[in-house]
Amino acid sequence: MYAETSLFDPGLFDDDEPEETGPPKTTGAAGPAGTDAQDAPGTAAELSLHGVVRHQLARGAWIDLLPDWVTGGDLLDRLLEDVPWRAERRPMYDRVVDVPRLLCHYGEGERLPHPTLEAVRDALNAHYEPELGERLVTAGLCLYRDGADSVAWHGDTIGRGRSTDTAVAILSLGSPREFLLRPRGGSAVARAIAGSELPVTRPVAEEPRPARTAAARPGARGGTPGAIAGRPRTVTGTGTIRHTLHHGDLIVMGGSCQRTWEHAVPKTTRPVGPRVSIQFRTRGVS
Ligand SMILES: O=C(O)CCC(=O)C(=O)O
Ligand SMILES: [Fe+2]
Repeated sequence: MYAETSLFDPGLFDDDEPEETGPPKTTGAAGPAGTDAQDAPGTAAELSLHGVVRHQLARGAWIDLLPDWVTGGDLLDRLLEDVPWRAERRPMYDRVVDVPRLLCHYGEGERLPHPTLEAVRDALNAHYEPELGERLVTAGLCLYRDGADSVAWHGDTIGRGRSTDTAVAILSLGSPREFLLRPRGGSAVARAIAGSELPVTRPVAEEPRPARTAAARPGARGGTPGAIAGRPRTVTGTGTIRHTLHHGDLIVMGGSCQRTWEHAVPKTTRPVGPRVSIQFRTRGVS
């Protein structure tokens, strides 16, 4: 568990709204972080979700966390090479801006770009279908080329996600990036309810780490496992949860999370290599 005092380090709670702007870029030159010599899991049976930990949030939302779930093999390199990444532009106010990340979407029934991702989806369904009553069927892939790529505060509310509880499961590969969650209504609301309605009923703490060390996983992290520069893996305190997603980590947002909370991946000035996020969603949600 992290020390309570660390929750109130003001430096950790800037209202850094990730911006949906940024110059067009090509795939980052920095080498991918987080590959090692083990084989990538090939079947769902090899991907146990034993050890996933649920954290109840306010307003009927929850997140499940499982660090180091899918770490082996050359999955990240293959995705960087093989996925037909697309740049998108999107209207914002009176302008059309570049979406600051590259994207590729796989609809229901479409073959995913790597067999491990099919195994991941099947393992997620084996675990979550009984609870959700439906399957995760689509996969959205995002490539954050460097720290200037980001996703702004949002919920996945396009389609059914606006009115219905759903789950979005995200596998994070490559460089560590912060994943932020806050109650919908903005940081002022988040601050107002922090400590009363409670952003988390049980503080999300640093997850127990498996015995492997950073040294055993070249390039994966370095430094303290589960932390960036001594920072705890997850901090909360003013209503915004800041959770660092590392190579191979799983986060699942469930319950009302898409409707009552927002999430974001902010830009960072730290030098970071590419990160690929794979989001598995149920039918009719994006
Ligand atoms: O990068 C991530 O993990 C989050 C992406 C996301 O929230 C989205 O595409 O809806
Ligand atoms: Fe999202």
